[in-house]
Amino acid sequence: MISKLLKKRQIIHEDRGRIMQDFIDRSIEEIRNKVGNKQALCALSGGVDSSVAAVLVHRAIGNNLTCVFVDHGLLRKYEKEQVERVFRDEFNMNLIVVDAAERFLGKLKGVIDPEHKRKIIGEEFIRVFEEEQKKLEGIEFLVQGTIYPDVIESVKDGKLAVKSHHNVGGLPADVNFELIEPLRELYKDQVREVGKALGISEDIVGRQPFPGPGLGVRCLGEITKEKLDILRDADFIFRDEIKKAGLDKEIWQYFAVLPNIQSVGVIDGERTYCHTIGLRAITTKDAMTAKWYPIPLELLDKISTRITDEVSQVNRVVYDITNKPPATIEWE
Ligand SMILES: Nc1ncnc2c1ncn2[C@@H]1O[C@H](COP(=O)(O)OP(=O)(O)OP(=O)(O)O)[C@@H](O)[C@H]1O
Repeated sequence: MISKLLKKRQIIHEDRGRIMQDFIDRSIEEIRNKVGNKQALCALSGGVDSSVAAVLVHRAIGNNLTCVFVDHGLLRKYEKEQVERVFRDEFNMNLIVVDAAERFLGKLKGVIDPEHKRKIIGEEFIRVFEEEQKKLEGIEFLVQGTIYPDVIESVKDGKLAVKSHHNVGGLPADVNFELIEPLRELYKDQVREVGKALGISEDIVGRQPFPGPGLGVRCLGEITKEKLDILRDADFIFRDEIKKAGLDKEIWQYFAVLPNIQSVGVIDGERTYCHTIGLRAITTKDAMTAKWYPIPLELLDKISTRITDEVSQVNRVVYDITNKPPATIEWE
């Protein structure tokens, strides 16, 4: 009985594999027919959608695809290095990394309103992308990682309401570009399967959601390089321990925030006045509602101790035990 069941499962697995392979083969042919020998550009975030779209298009047109990754200074620790390693070194893709951290931080100086911050980050992203695009010649196509849930915003009066792909702030709606959106008909889990079939590592295809404005929405109050560095280090430790504990697949999203609170502490008998780090971990089905995840206390203790030991400017760690609603998943 069990072997029969296993066999059935195996067949389903093989079928899915075949369906994915068919999808990939068909997409490659369509993209080749559409693009021919012309040039395409892709804004590559290293997130699941744009990564899978980029690798698929690269399979089809090789070096006629150029990817642009913007380091806006609001990335997680080692994120840029990971993108370079995977896409430039492993997949041999044409990758332009734009180091725009100082530029973004300059624009964000003194800004504390969350909406204003988001707007600045979105607008600056468009500007940086447009500048890169102008440096390249003969680009006719823009690759976007639009997926099915991006396409259908709502079904109103029996009609599909289509929205343009949301992103950091909306890429320039440049009429000169023809769009290539090979993942338009897929749900996220199918995109992940296509990614795996294309040989993209679990680190990328299994990546948890990360907001377009990056750590900008997790660094409360004014964003400074010093605060971002503290947040990056604490966030790295948190993610490292969750992964080591084997909880990275069970928890939907987990990250650190820097709430811009300094408080009194004591280290080696000396009084300190340092930052607080907030930890957030949630499970959800659709991100519309979410439940805080009960991380085992011993693990929380280990994470807290590591953060206060290893990140010198932190003397206090708190755990966010709020559901959505009333809270949102992100703090800003
Ligand atoms: N740092 C970045 N560098 C280059 N492109 C980016 C960057 N951040 C976002 N983008 C572009 O904006 C798109 C939308 O970004 P958003 O953060 O909303 O994530 P998303 O819709 O989940 O897509 P993805 O899974 O590709 O990150 C990305 O697919 C990518 O094309």
